[in-house]
Parts: sequence; C-alpha cells; structure tokens
Amino acid sequence: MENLLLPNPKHPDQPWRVLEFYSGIGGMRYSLTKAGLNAEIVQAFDINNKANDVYEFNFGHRPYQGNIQSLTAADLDSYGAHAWLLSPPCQPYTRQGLQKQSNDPRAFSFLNILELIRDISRPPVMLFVENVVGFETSDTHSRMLEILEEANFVTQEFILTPLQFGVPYSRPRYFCLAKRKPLCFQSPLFDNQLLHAPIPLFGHADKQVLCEHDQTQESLDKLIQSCEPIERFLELKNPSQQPGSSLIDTTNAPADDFGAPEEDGKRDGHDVSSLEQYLVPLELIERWGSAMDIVYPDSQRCCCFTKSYYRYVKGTGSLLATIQPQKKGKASSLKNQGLRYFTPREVANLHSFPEDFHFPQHISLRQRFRMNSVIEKQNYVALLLYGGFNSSTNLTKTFLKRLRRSDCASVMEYSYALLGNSLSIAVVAPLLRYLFAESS
Ligand SMILES: C[S@@+](CC[C@H](N)C(=O)[O-])C[C@H]1O[C@@H](n2cnc3c(N)ncnc32)[C@H](O)[C@@H]1O
Repeated sequence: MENLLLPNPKHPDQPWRVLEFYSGIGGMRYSLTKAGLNAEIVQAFDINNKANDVYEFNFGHRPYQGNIQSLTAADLDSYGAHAWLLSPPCQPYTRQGLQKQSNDPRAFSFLNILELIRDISRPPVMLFVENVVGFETSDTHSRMLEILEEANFVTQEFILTPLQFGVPYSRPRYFCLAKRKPLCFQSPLFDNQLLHAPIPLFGHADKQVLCEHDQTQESLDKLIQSCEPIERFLELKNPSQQPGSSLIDTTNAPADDFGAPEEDGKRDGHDVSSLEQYLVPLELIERWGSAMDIVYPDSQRCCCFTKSYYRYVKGTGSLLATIQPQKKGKASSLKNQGLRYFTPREVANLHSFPEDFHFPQHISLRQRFRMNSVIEKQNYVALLLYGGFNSSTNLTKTFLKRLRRSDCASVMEYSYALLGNSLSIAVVAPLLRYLFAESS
C-alpha cells in the first residue's frame, strides 16, 4: 500500500478526510451525513458567493471562494484528503446546450483538477463525480477514465434517478465512483461498467438481477408505482395553507435599515409566504399550456426542476394542479385547475434535503437594494431628492413595499436556481455508502 493515503491504522476511529469541489449549497455534504459515514469535509470550494452564503448559513463554514482552476498540486496536497467529491458544471454536456464538452471553458477546471492527480504526492484513494446524462459520452468522460486508469483507479459508473429510491422525482444523473487499488468495491463484478440500476448498492452482486432492471416503459411504470405520492413532499397540502415560510430563515433577519414600519406584523416585511406568487398567471397558461408538465398531489412522478424554474415555464419542471378536475391533464381546461409552482421548500424536499436546511434571509435591505435594478436606484434617488426618506411618507412606504416585493422574488429565483443545480441526496447518499464501504 505504498503511497496510499488511508486513515491512520493506529487510530481507526479517525474520520475520512474529504474535499468537496463545486460545493454549491452542500448537497454532497448532506449526502455524506445521510450516508452515516465517519467522514469530515476538510474543505469545500465554490466560486459563487450566493451558494457560499447558503452553505455557510447551514454548515457554519464558508467554502473557499475562488476558481478551482487556480488550485495547484501543492494546495491539494496540503489537505491530505482521502476522498474527493466533485459535481462540476453540467452545461458543457447538456442536450439543450452547445455540447462543446471539453472545449467549453466551464469544463476546464474539472479537467485541470483531474490532471493534478498525477502531480500530487498523496493522491486521494476515492473519487465521486456527479454530472448530467450526456457526460458519459463526452470527451471529458473519456479523458477522466484515462487519467483514473493511469493513476491506478478502478471505476464503477451509474445512471440513476430518485424514482429508483421511492422519491416521485425524475432526475436521472450520471455518477462515477472510483477507488484506488488495492482498494476495491464490495461488488467487483461491476468494475468498469455503467449500470442503470442501483443493484450493488443493496448488496446484490448478481448480473441476473441487473437484467431484471431493464429500461423498458413497463419497468419505468413499475418504478413509478412504487414511489410515494407527491403530496408527501408538499408544504401546503391545500390551497388555503401558506407556503414559503419554512425554507427561508427569518430568525436572524436584520431590522429594516430604514426603520420603516413592518407590514402585517411580519419580520423584515417579507411576504415570502404569499400564495399568490406561486400561482401560474393565466397568460402563461394560455401561451405555454400545451408545453406544461402538470402533476397532481396523488401523482407519483414529477419532472426535473432546472435552475430556470419559475423564470421560465417550458421544460424547467412540473406545475402542480391544486384543483383536481374530473379528467386529469389537458383533457380538462388548465385554467380551472389552480396551477401553481412548487415552492422552493417543496423542490428541496424532492431533492431530499433535510428539514433543517434553510436559505438565509440575512441580506440587509440596504445590501439588497444594491443588487436591485438601475430603475430602482433612480427611484431611490428621486425619493431622496423629492420625497425625503421619511419612513412615514406614503411615497416611502410604496417604494419600500415594491422593493421588498421584487427582492422577495429575487430570493425565490436564486433559491430555485441553486436548488436546480444541486443533487438528489436520496441517490447520492447510498452511492457514497457503497463507495466508502469495505475501505473503512
Ligand atoms: C452543478 S453545481 C454543483 C452543486 C452542488 N453539488 C450542490 O449540491 O449545490 C456546480 C457548482 O460549481 C460552481 N463552479 C463552477 N465552476 C467553478 C469553478 N471554476 N471554480 C469554482 N466553482 C465553480 C458553481 O458555482 C456551482 O455552484
């Protein structure tokens, strides 16, 4: 086992040291916890400051904020990490994108970090990579396998969806698990294979069982029938309940910078719980109805939520009908089905994020104002010049109300965007358990 980085045999209780690249809002970290492994994230890396705000808010640790491409072999060596978890940008490989693969600048940092494996004195012994379906046929994938083979890794690859884990959510994703020899997988039978079923994760090592999990429509229907109904993932079970408040944490929200009176007795005046903002406007139904994916509380499947959910309708995720018509789907008028967006909390639930996961509501009104549009800035200046910034004037009240409303929308948009980039913990946790098994 020369040059193989393993926990100190004299201290078998020592946790695995893990690096989390492209950490986003921490889906990998939650999966590691859910997997029940004795492992600690020694560093996380992400370039997006909003994602890092969310990560820090939930884990009390701010990821290294910078470009992963600028990391050196010496930087990586300094962490002495046993495992690397990587969920690099998927845009170079998506079907809707230009599919520039390794020539897309967004792929550079991933290739760079893989190439560094050759140069570091203590390379990791385990690797976990997540990406979109389409990655497995890319040139980046071929290069990844070449590098891993040269570095003495054995791999097992999967394309799995939460539907295979009882979650009514279709989000197929590609996963590569790699272990450095002499470490080996619990089921070596599947070495160097791409599996479409989670067979080895449940202790089956039988190729016959694998054949039973084919990819026919019949198998898919069976899978869907075994999923829980969407209802279980909803935060409001009937239209009179108020969504939104449970995901956005308001406990530490700062007082209004301008000392304006709070609306409806709500802290920070935020109206995140208004049902109205989740309803699909009629004009969108008229224009895009035929392209909408409609689901019902008793449905056992919904479509993948992308980072553009709520901003765009077509192909970005399912819409929920809150009024069940006699005939489901487009056989009945969509306008009468009370269509609404899933709330960010509900999207998080479908991604199997834990209940204690929250988006921070900590950006002060002044900071938020800085992020708002030029027109709002002009309004603000006009207000100062002509209205005076007295919180009791009607002009000020109207302005603050508008600012809060637009800000609230932007909090929602970034919540959907970050969740849409994230992963399914129900899928990743058992994969991580399988990766770390027998090595611990
Ligand atoms: C597919 S998302 C990963 C999401 C993450 N697994 C989660 O649970 O939220 C890719 C992430 O990589 C980050 N990213 C993309 N290119 C980067 C780079 N060159 N350096 C650092 N972070 C990068 C993005 O900001 C984004 O958060």
